[in-house]
Amino acid sequence: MYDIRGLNEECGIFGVWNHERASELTYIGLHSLQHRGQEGAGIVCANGEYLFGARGMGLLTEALSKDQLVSLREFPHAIGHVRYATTGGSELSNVQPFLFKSHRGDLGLAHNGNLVNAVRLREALEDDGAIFQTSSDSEVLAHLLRKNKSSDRKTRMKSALRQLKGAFAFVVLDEDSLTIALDDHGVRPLMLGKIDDSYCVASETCAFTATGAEYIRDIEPGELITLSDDGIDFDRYTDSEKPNMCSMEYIYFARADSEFRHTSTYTIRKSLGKQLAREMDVDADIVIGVPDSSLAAAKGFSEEAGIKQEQGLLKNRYVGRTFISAGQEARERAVRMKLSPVRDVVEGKRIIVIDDSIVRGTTSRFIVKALRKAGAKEVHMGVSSPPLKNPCFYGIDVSTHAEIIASQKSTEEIREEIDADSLTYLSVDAMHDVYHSYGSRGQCDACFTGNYPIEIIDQVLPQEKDLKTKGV
Ligand SMILES: O=P(O)(O)OC[C@H]1O[C@H](OP(=O)(O)OP(=O)(O)O)[C@H](O)[C@@H]1O
Ligand SMILES: NC(=O)CC[C@H](N)C(=O)O
Ligand code: SF4
Ligand SMILES: [Mg+2]
Repeated sequence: MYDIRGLNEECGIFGVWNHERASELTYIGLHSLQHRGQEGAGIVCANGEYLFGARGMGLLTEALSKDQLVSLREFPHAIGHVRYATTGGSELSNVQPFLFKSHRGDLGLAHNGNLVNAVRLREALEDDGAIFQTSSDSEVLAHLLRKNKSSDRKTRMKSALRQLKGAFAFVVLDEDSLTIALDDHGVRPLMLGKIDDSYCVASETCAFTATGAEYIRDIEPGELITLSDDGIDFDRYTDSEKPNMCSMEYIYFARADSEFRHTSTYTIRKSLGKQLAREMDVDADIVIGVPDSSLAAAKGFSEEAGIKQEQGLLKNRYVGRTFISAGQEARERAVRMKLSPVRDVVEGKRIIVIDDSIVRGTTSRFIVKALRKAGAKEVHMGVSSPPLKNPCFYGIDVSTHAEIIASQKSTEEIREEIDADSLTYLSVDAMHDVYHSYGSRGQCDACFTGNYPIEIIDQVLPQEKDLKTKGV
């Protein structure tokens, strides 16, 4: 089964300490994070004596049965995960949270992100006697923790985290604590919340809204937070802090109602659309956003340009997941099934279409053609992000160079290929201006600029890497 999205997500994590409905809250939290990963899901719980978990392939509702949920009910502590694979194939053994048993105690672990030195670390650990159970990058943390001989949990955790390179938001559960860690670049979002008297953690604040939790604050790069019966402990695993939050979270990945530093993604996307309007000198009769993720940018564009926004494209909401074979022809068929123009809205009009990104160009190529066929006089494309040119090594599947149209072609060549009357991308500077205006302290923009903020030590694309076969 393939998801027909042009960009593929990452993962979502949730955790809660000491709540009588811990597993239920985790299930609800994960449900609202489903857009971050649809390949597998799981929950691991703890009760002060041991850990117990359930996981499965597919969407959350498919992955966990009612009986499994009932078996998790009595546990007061829980972590959960929804997965979109970056390193390691899409198979049950790689579905998280992982659960390890040892005479020193049980350990549960869930990760959002991608480690760029997992191959090296794994080889060294294996040479030292470790036997891995999965082909995922995330498992190395468990072995690093187990290998450390210190009797102090936090010392073990800090030392293990310092050896990891890349993007990671981790929740780690043992019998008597839940540890939350974010890498020193803070590439992936991680939020702290509170429900009743219990602390919780989630990839996005939409999980707090769904569970009824209060959103406290964004977790900072390099932070290490421990929840236990002693309360909450705020610390850092490193002094280094180089904020480089993923720009694509704002542009495309996060849910529109999720907040970053107490501003919704919707508002940020609207601002990106406004900035684009300032940089795009084209007159038109109507503005159309590509549903759903680009509607906010189209709204901002429309307000700034003073051109009314219309719903000129309709999305068939049941085509989110379809049985299709891979390949360009199948993708084109899928986009045709997914989007269609509203004829009497577009007929005879000069149109500006706003999309949040162009990856392979399949969506824009189809839209321009379909709008012209429905009678549009002119079709101008505006993209509320800079040209996407490079693959991501930090937890998002944006394909390889060969598949990304802007890494092969100039803007004029892309315009020609998608047959638009004009094509304008948002500039990198304007994008950063928007983020700074909402309190961002630094953003990763490597897929646009090629400036990778974290050295790619393994030098292999995550989606080509399966650590079972070394992948290199
Ligand atoms: O150039 P392409 O390869 O066609 O990819 C670009 C498209 O992919 C994304 O949408 P997607 O279809 O993933 O889903 P959405 O409905 O969530 O916007 C993005 O919003 C663009 O519309
Ligand atoms: N997308 C993610 O965050 C995936 C986490 C981890 N790298 C995996 O592949 O399972
Ligand atoms: S390379 Fe792009 S998708 Fe990857 S973390 Fe950086 S901004 Fe996000
Ligand atoms: Mg889209």
